[in-house]
Amino acid sequence: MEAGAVTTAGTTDRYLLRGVAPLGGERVDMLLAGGVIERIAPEGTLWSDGDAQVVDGAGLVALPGLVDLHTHLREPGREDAETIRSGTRAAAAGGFTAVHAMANTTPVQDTAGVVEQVWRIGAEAGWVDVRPVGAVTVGLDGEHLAELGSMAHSAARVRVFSDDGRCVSDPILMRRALEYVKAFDGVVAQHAQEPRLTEGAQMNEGVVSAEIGLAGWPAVAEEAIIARDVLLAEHVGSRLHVCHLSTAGSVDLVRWAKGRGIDVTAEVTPHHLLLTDDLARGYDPRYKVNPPLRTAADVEAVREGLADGTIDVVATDHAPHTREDKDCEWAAAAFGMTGLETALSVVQHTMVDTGRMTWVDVARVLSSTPARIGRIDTGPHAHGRPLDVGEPANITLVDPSAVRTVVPTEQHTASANSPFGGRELPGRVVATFLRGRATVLDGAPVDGGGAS
Ligand SMILES: NC(=O)N[C@@H](CC(=O)O)C(=O)O
Repeated sequence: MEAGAVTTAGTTDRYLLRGVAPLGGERVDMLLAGGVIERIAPEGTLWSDGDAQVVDGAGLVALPGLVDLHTHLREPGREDAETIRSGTRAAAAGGFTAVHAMANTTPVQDTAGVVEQVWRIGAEAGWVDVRPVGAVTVGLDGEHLAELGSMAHSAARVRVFSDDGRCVSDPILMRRALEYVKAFDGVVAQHAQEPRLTEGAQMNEGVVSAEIGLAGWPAVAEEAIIARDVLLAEHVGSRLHVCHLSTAGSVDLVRWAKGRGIDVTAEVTPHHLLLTDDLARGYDPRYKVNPPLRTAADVEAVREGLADGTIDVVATDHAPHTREDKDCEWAAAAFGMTGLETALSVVQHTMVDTGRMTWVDVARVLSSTPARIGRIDTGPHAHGRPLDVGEPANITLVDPSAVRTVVPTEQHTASANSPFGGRELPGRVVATFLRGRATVLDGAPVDGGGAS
């Protein structure tokens, strides 16, 4: 029988995970009941009295439920590309139990009303906990500070603020935002892109852009903003988060800032851990993304930065787009790639299977640290917590020995713009539990599993 198969029918709120390896450690039996981890005991010592569904966990790694700091769910406004329901179902399939929903929707998530709407629809869908990100500026206009406080104090309890897709390029506005969020322990997540240095840019500026004749986007456009922002964060004593860092120079800057004691965190995407700008040679817009794919030396630097803790988290930047927006010539195509259903596999492939990280490290960069940055690591719905008795049962079971070929049209996201289509990747999410309720079993979303 395949690992992860459910062998006994029982109620849907009690699960016995038999023989799972928490973070690759000693195999144990784990009983989930009442939304929490009720018992953990040596393998083979817990038995279902018939009222729990038994999951065969042989060969599976048990991780705390994954937390994404950077997801584009597109609702409201672009439900043709993704809805909160489809995007969160895809997230559960990818092993996530919480996602931070980016603010560049239509209307923009820049008021308490819009963030509460997104939060509420996410809760009704029930696949993962949706934590809305609030815009820094009104309508992402880069000029007027949005009502950060009212979003923070709304039912959505916003803690992460970002104009992602656009840079908060005005230094005085960035300073004000950094100062303002301190009042509610928030963080500004900056999309580091100096707009004047990237006008018309289509891909990384370098040898490949020169050869194929696409307008280049220099590394310095990212690095100049990061350098400025870490100094601003230091000056006002606030928390800064750097979105989708992509260059070797950016890693150096964050390393320097951390060495100085500046309160900065940074994320890297799965695609920047694996893909390079060489892929642009075919002019296939699947590989068009913001920030752009960089060079092999940059890929090496971000892997090293992730392994040594300079980069704190892996965040997907899941950016679904319709066929109309992607299946066209390069210059006309939208920037962005899907990523929720491949993130864990790409991290296993680039970091675990290469010996650079352990599963304990994976839990840190894909669960506990993103939960801490988003301030969702405490309270009854805590994410990213260790798998201990009494903790919320937010759990992802992974089969690291599985190998699969990515077929974008078979994924659960409503869009097919994965850059990994046709690639063989290791690892398979076998089951996901959100507060003890299975959202994914036997590798498939549980029908009705989203509805609470
Ligand atoms: N990452 C992307 O390439 N696209 C993002 C926004 C952005 O960061 O540009 C999107 O919303 O599509």
